Amino acid sequence: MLTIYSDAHHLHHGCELKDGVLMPCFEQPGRADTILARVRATGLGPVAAPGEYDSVRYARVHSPRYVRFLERAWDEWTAIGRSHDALPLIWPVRDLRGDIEPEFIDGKLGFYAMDAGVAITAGTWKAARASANVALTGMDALLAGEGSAFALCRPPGHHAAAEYMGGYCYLNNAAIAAQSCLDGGAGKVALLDVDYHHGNGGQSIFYQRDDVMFLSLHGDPKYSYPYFSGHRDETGAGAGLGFNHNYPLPHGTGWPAYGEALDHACGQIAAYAPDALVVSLGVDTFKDDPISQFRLESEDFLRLGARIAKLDLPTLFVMEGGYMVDDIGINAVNVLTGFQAGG
Ligand SMILES: NCCCNCCCCCS
Ligand SMILES: [Zn+2]
Repeated sequence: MLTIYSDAHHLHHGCELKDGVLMPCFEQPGRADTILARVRATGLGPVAAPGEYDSVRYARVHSPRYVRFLERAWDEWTAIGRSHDALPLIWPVRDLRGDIEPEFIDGKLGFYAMDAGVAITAGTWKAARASANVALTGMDALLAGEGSAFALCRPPGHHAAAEYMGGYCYLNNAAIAAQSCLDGGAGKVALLDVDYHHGNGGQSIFYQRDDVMFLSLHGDPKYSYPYFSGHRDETGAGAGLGFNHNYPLPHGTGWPAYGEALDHACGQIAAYAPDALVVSLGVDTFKDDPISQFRLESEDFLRLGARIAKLDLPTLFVMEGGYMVDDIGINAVNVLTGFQAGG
């Protein structure tokens, strides 16, 4: 299997406000380095650098003003004499105005964010767009006839929606790739999110559309981040009604129960009969993940990949979360190995 990877991810490692404490972000460079090392150690396949893409490609799923914000935020932050990481500190919640874009950077940071898990640093824009380019290059490989590819994205993207960043995510790499597949001639694409956390960004972007079916298995938002999306009754709207499927699962969920939910989701995808499948591959469902509460074992990730292979679709795996760095390489590559064996 072809892997797409960019060293540019090293340009980004900010802080985060976690559980009330400012600390180095859990979403750290060692994650991608460990996965790359495992890709190489297992001989998964060739590793290629991403191509260059115009930022208009990101604006196929994000608003132009949001993309402009990401591009300029660091300069606007440092222009007023700041040199530390930029973090949002106020958000337009409840009856506060969310219809007028503030002109000052402190207001913009909250206007374009859902939480304080998204620091903007000197290298964030370069890293985020390289990550989106990794996903676009992987999708181009599928469009050129590859049966599958692995977009080793960092930073991740599945919490980023059309106009907001959050949960370590800036550009929604998987959504950008799904849209690119449609722009490349596909009629329908399925986006399956297996990260522990609900893919609120992908859901939001495609919620009113029937040309992308969004499905997510995740920790129940009643007691898992992102808390405010991912319930079972979110089934789409307008033309998208019936094309959004959430599988909230309880803390402690292990393979048998997880596998059943995955089977059901794969049944929905088979019935939808898309031209391609994009998988938001988070492995924070691992039993030892420091910020998540499922109980998958490393061997279960082989089963996960094999089940997805049975769909027999051109498949792009897009790296999302996973924070037990020691095991992230084994767990992520197990999905890909299982996929190759199961196909
Ligand atoms: N106390 C939980 C803090 C969660 N912070 C954001 C998690 C983002 C996961 C992205 S896959
Ligand atoms: Zn996650």
